[in-house]
Amino acid sequence: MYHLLKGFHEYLTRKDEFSVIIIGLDGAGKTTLLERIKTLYNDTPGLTPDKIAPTVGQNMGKITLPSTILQFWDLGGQRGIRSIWHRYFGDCHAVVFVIDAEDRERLGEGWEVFDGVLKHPQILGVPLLLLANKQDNPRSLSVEEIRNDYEEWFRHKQDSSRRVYGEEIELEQRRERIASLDVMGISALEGTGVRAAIDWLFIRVQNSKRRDEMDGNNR
Ligand SMILES: Nc1nc2c(ncn2[C@@H]2O[C@H](COP(=O)(O)OP(=O)(O)OP(=O)(O)O)[C@@H](O)[C@H]2O)c(=O)[nH]1
Ligand SMILES: [Mg+2]
Repeated sequence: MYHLLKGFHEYLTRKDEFSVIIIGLDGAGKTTLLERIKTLYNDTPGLTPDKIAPTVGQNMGKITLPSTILQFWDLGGQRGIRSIWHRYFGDCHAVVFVIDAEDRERLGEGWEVFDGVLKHPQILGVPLLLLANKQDNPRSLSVEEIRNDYEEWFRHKQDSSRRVYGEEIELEQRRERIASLDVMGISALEGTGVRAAIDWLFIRVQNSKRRDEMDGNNR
């Protein structure tokens, strides 16, 4: 009887665990975001911004939501470290790409890297959220401006690669994904917009294609 009740209790309190990777160029604010998330959702606060150094490798953090655990992997964004990102693509349930909306000079570089991520077959069908960070700075581009800038960059890329055989179909697939892409504005520094981003992730991981695979494996 005890085992029956224990099993029933475990069933009722069971929490599904999902992995979310946080990527983007160095300096975009990924670690500041992860530490802000910890402060907002955990009893033990995350590091304050003055204690955060550039990431060499990865940082990890977990938060508990109703019947769900979100496990975050914040991956270093420096050029040499980006080559490890793909190792996380196969197992993650969602991808968060952080853009520094204040740094206009590096937007093009950011889109180039973002486009490389979108192209990756392993994340096709995985929920993807683009975050325009540093919205506390009045000089930052708004969500609307960030979206337009990316679309313009993409159109330009499409035009210049029309002549390359085979690339057009691939670009068309990406265009569809971009059309349904969600972009949200946040300030990792002040915490604005962060709860809305977590709500988005919470909903989207439950319906993620990879969740079906997970359930299938547990059967
Ligand atoms: N104004 C402002 N500054 C921010 C915000 N988020 C991060 N920063 C600053 O941006 C700089 C880089 O932040 P990090 O969190 O270290 O950036 P990162 O993306 O983790 O960088 P790597 O670890 O090198 O990939 C720091 O000086 C942060 O204080 C924000 O929302 N607003
Ligand atoms: Mg970092």
